[in-house]
Amino acid sequence: MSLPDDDAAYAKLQEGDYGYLLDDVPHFTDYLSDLPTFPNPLQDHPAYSTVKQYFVNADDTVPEKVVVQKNSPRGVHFRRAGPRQRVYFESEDVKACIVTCGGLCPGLNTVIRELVCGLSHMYNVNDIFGIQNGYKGFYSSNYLPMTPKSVNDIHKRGGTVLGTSRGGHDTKKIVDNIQDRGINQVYIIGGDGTQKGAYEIYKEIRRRGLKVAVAGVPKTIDNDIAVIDKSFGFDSAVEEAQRAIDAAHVEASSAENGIGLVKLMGRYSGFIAMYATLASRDVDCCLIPESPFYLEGEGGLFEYIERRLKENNHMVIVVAEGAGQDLIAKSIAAADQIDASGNKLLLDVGLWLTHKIKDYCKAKKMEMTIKYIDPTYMIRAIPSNASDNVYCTLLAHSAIHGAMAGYSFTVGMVNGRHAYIPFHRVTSTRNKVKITDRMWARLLSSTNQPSFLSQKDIDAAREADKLANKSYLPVNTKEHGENAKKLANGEK
Ligand SMILES: Nc1ncnc2c1ncn2[C@@H]1O[C@H](COP(=O)(O)OP(=O)(O)O)[C@@H](O)[C@H]1O
Ligand SMILES: O=P(O)(O)OC[C@H]1O[C@](O)(COP(=O)(O)O)[C@@H](O)[C@@H]1O
Ligand SMILES: [Mg+2]
Repeated sequence: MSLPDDDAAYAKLQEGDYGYLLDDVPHFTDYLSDLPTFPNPLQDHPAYSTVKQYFVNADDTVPEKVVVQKNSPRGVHFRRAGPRQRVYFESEDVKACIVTCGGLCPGLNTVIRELVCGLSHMYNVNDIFGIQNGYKGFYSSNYLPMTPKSVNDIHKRGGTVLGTSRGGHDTKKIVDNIQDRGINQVYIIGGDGTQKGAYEIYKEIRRRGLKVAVAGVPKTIDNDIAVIDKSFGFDSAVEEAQRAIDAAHVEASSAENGIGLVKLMGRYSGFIAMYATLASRDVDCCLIPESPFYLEGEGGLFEYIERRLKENNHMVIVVAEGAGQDLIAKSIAAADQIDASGNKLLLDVGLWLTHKIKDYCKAKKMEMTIKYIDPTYMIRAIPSNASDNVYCTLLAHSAIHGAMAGYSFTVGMVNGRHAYIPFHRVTSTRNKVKITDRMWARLLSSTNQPSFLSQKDIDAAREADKLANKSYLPVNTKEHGENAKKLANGEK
């Protein structure tokens, strides 16, 4: 897969020595000339001015891949996040707004808080507004003035104080409002759908030649955003999922042939289920969207359940909400439905599995008890834990530094370093559990569950991984395309 023409037109690539490629983010100077710059006010800030080399070097970049061989090309890099010596705004001219879109995720309020406090305390910005209830709030609600005082304790609460929604992305109306109200920094917190929306807003801003920075902060409880190490709130979600798994284990182990079944979030990616299973050690089977499974026959789920109950009298199953959707669709005639953002609505795999397991045991005249626990919305609604709080703070600060420096981007941690990533990189693919990777092997060995995979499935998964590894060839001109291909093939 190469970049669609539209993305290729916006891609900014710079080649260096030994196969180095910078996949850069757009900057005001790409379409506006003669802009004045100003010294970064942080240089006089009592807290920051003492830090040696507080400003990042303008040429610092972060490699996408850190595991290399002796002859590997240096590969794709992203611009390092952080404060620049010179900025493109004077503090009193900044008019910033913040919006949260899509589903909830632990840490949303922390990001909002740190954006407001960071803008105010680091850059002396006073005009900060909250957009209410997602994208539609740009054109249908009042903008809420926000101050460090008004957001002081919001990080202790789950959800988002700004409200969120799906749907409602009308690029023209949104940018009309940004322009009319004189907003010049837009902070957009949301998942893959939201980042696609941010990209559209950026393109329209650029078409109109506006000096407005668009900073995306990726949010997804499912951890399905590409390129970044992990999304904020994921850690908190995995931790909270332990409580449901513990309850399932207590219920299961207190009954004769007891089964505890826990459904966790994960529409296309089973990261929460996988990490919650690995963390718990009480789980006997973990089912995720990336690894197809089957119920009947040799090597199937029913056979495994029967064996496990015989051996241990109880078992715990964790299922990600997106797992087994094809199986359910085969057994229940249900029309495809979508939500306001166009995401496919999932059928309840937990309920379906519960009935299927009950029917199987009844037919086999096996006494059993199954307890189905669906903690999904309870997990999503918690405030973020300590480590996510720190992560949210760093993401917010990196977003602010980038916007002040005139970039438009999605911010994220790449191999432990914060970086500015082009929108198209985080919207064109999805982060998924690789079932040919060591992490999934660790899970299989910790649960001892069947892999449900034939040799053909494994070969297909390996092939898909190879393609995914090679797939991203950033091209904006034919020449770039040829060079990028050479780079991917290890030629100079
Ligand atoms: N392709 C797209 N282009 C523009 N906006 C989009 C696109 N996909 C989704 N959006 C908008 O992004 C917002 C959130 O998307 P959604 O998929 O619900 O959540 P998430 O961002 O968490 O993935 C919605 O307001 C939706 O209208
Ligand atoms: O019921 P809602 O609000 O649509 O949310 C359900 C979905 O939200 C998620 O938690 C995250 O989805 P987004 O990343 O699109 O916000 C999914 O795992 C889940 O399917
Ligand atoms: Mg999404």
